Amino acid sequence: MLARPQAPGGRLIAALDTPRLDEALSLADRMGGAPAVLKLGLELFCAEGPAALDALTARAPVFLDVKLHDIPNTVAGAIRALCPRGPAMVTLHAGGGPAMIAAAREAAERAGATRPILLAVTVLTSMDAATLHEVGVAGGPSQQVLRLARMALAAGADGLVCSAREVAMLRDALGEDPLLVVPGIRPAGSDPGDQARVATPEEAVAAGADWIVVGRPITAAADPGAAARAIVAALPR
Ligand SMILES: O=c1ccn([C@@H]2O[C@H](COP(=O)(O)O)[C@@H](O)[C@H]2O)c(=O)[nH]1
Repeated sequence: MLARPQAPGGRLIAALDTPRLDEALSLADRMGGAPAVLKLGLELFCAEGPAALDALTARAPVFLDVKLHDIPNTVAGAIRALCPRGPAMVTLHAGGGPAMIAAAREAAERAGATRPILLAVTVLTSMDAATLHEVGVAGGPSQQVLRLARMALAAGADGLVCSAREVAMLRDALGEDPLLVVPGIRPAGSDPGDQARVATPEEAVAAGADWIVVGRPITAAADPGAAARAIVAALPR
């Protein structure tokens, strides 16, 4: 299993959100080793399929962010299909519930010591309290993140995806054990786009994030390599 990062250089996950594998590989080349982990998300996975996973795992550990959310039997089958391809981390929606998460964990365990880290996505970083209300969730994001986090970890998730705004609260409530992976990261002055719960890379790591996920602030930069290196250089040690 991928080790928890100990130094700033290990904390950056770059999101390669493009529909083309050649572009994703070129981005990875331009960033060199600045991101320790490459994120393969829904856009590239839907466009290029498992070949994208194979090509990226040949270069670096891959965070496969496919946010599985289905009945337990189907999610277990998806995990069994993915494991031989060697993703370092795989996401599933905490909202799928404890039986789905437990089935995913059981399926992953069969891959042995090289099994992927299973991360439960709590409340998407694009959602604020008003959006949560629209989907029928009372209370703010923090309450819902904590409720889903406790359930997901008890069911077998290794860690959580949350926004930087919940990291300190989760560390207080749950301790140092759960891995916390944090998207919605925006270096000071950059465009939030569709993200609602944002923070800078430095704020996220200072609060206790293990990994930060950064997409457009790197991929849309004129020099993605320089953007990635600047983010790592600014992280607290
Ligand atoms: O709650 C979540 C879960 C996953 N993501 C993913 O992270 C990246 C963020 O990209 P940016 O361009 O830096 O906004 C993207 O691939 C999302 O699918 C998230 O943003 N929030």
